Amino acid sequence: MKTVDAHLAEILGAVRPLDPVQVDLDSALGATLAEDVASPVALPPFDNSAMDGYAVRAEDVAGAGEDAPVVLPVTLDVAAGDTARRAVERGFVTRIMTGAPVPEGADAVVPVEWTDGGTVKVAIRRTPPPGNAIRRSGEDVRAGDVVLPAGTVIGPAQLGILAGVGRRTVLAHPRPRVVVLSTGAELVEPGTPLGHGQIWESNSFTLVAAVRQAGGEASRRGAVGDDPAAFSATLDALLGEADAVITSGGISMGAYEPVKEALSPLGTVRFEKVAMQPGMPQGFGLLGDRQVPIFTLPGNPVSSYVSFMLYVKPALARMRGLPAGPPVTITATTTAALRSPAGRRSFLRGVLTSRDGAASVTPVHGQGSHQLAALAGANALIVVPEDVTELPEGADVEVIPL
Ligand SMILES: Nc1nc2c(c(=O)[nH]1)N[C@H]1C(S)=C(S)[C@@H](COP(=O)(O)OP(=O)(O)OC[C@H]3O[C@@H](n4cnc5c(N)ncnc54)[C@H](O)[C@@H]3O)O[C@H]1N2
Ligand code: MOO
Repeated sequence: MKTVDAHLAEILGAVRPLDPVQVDLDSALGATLAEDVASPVALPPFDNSAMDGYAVRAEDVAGAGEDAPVVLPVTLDVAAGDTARRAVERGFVTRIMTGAPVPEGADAVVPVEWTDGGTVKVAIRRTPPPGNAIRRSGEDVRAGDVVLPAGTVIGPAQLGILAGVGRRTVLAHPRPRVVVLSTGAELVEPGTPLGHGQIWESNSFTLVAAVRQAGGEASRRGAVGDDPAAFSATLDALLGEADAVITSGGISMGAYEPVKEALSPLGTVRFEKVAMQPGMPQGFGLLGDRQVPIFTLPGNPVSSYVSFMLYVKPALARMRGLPAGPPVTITATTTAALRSPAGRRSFLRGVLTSRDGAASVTPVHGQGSHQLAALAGANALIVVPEDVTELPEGADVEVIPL
């Protein structure tokens, strides 16, 4: 049987980063920068006030105190957004608001709380240190500084600085558009009545959510039945708008395996058994002129989710232009004995807890690959290597946090 590592290596060898495109800031969340972004100007672009108060020449108010206020005439108001170039003459002050440019000549701002708030003349009751409450130009960024290097994933704060340096679009690897398609004649949409022999379709909801968490843009197609021709027609129709496709179900040894039947003849999608539990049946390949990766995951709900974490998530990282490899593990102590089939790497569902810096993991009850409720109660996968069939309570194990 193919190993887990070999299957992942094959997938990562076939999948490429999406070509960088100009992305508008409005849709750049989750994209990966493909350019170094430098600021064309200093930030802040001008010296400005950090507080509402009065711009002064510090020497004019030296010695001001509660018992000896300094009273000075107020010449004008400078509000945020004032684009005129202002100046403060010796012996005068200007009222100034937070974010407003500091007038020439002023070298400190006195917060309004230190004064009587006068608008014609003002009594100042504390001496500001030089530079008080002034945000200097270039304090955050100097003109020409790279604020975000290529390879940065754009999150909320990164969007902020991109806008803050005046960018409207950036060159970035876009979020991969992933279509999720379930197969199985027994599947009905949640929210509709269930007949005998039917179950509510759940994999597409899990997989769409997992794609979004992995930085992709997911769209969910309702389940197609067990007819390979219908499956092929659906796939053909969606290929143009997908950067990757995930299917679930229809790939094992049954009489009705639409995914396998439709894709095997193409010769570009390989169906194999991978030495893992759950998730033994796997398929992967490339479709059409655009070489769109397709991940045909097993239908059992736990198997499809585990397969996503092991293979699709790293592939999406690569498509996003990010470092890609096997899931990160941490070491934890198992609180119960574990069993695993010989020759297969097991990914048991467990609850990972950490106390005083020591991690422990407890396998959940219900380790069947159909036991979705047990999966929903877990927060980690316990990895048991291929050559291990039993582990005692207290053994150290590697764990993949979910
Ligand atoms: N003779 C053999 N039978 C099976 C083998 C095998 O090697 N030889 N492998 C088993 C393993 S392991 C798995 S996993 C499954 C995988 O089968 P498929 O990928 O073809 O999946 P289906 O048969 O379509 O479905 C399996 C199971 O999962 C339920 N399912 C499917 N899709 C969904 C969905 N979208 N939402 C909720 N539940 C879903 C489906 O009803 C089945 O119960 O094959 C074993 N058999
Ligand atoms: O190995 Mo299958 O993927 O669990 O039941």
